[in-house]
Amino acid sequence: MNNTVVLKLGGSVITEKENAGVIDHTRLMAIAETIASHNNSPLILIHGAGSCGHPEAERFGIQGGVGQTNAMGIGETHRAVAGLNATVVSILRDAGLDAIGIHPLSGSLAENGRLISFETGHLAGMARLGIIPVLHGDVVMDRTKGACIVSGDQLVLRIAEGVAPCRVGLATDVPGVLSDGRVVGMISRASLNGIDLGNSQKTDVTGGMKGKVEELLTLADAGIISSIFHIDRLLAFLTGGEHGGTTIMGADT
Ligand SMILES: Nc1ncnc2c1ncn2[C@@H]1O[C@H](COP(=O)(O)OP(=O)(O)OP(=O)(O)O)[C@@H](O)[C@H]1O
Ligand SMILES: C=C(C)CCOP(=O)(O)O
Repeated sequence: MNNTVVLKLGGSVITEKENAGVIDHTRLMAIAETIASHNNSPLILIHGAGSCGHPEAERFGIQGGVGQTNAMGIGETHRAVAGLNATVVSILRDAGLDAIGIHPLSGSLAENGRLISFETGHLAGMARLGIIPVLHGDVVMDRTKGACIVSGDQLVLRIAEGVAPCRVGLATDVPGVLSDGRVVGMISRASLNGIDLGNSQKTDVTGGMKGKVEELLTLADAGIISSIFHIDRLLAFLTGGEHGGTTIMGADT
């Protein structure tokens, strides 16, 4: 383990998920300022697509597989989320952060919706130099499905497995995993029963909170703890304070 931090900004945080293509610039500027003022660790950022990708992925039926009839959807979906990434990177750079956008479509390969070829060495190298690689959920070529959607949550899993970070956090628009209206402080595979993990309230092709928890439980199986918290608690997460969210741990912890 090293002192690298892996942080995901949920698509519901940086876009208006109910308004296709609308980016929340004000919130992004506030996030950039918080990171610039308080982050002192090597940082790798991932963000979701929110309303800049999910509508396109749904419209072209990407998750059902890609062939000649919907191949156009690859470019249209990537264009939407790459445009969001360019805005995220620009706002981070305006805040004085050395952010560089990285597109999973360029150079990764999936099989049946799961990444099978995904390099992380260059990300760790950038982070060690004080550069912030900014990746995002993306459409990725797939050996069996033609192409698929790789969520930011799956990228968190693969990046954390590759760089062995000291801290992994996923900021979203809810305080954590909720059960009966209350935040569940800790989740492991043994404690999942009874928690209703559903999809997002808005257009979402990657499984909402259920998909998120599944990826993070796999990460916990590899011995890496992660947390889901509300974006308003970003400062607490960055400084190692109490973020009031949900910690996802391994079965034996
Ligand atoms: N048990 C639950 N606790 C909390 N949120 C839940 C739960 N079940 C379903 N949800 C929904 O999951 C949403 C968060 O998942 P979502 O995938 O939208 O997060 P995100 O990371 O911001 O988006 P993206 O994955 O597109 O980047 C919440 O806004 C809520 O509507
Ligand atoms: C829909 C696309 C293009 C990416 C989805 O990534 P997520 O928003 O992190 O689930």
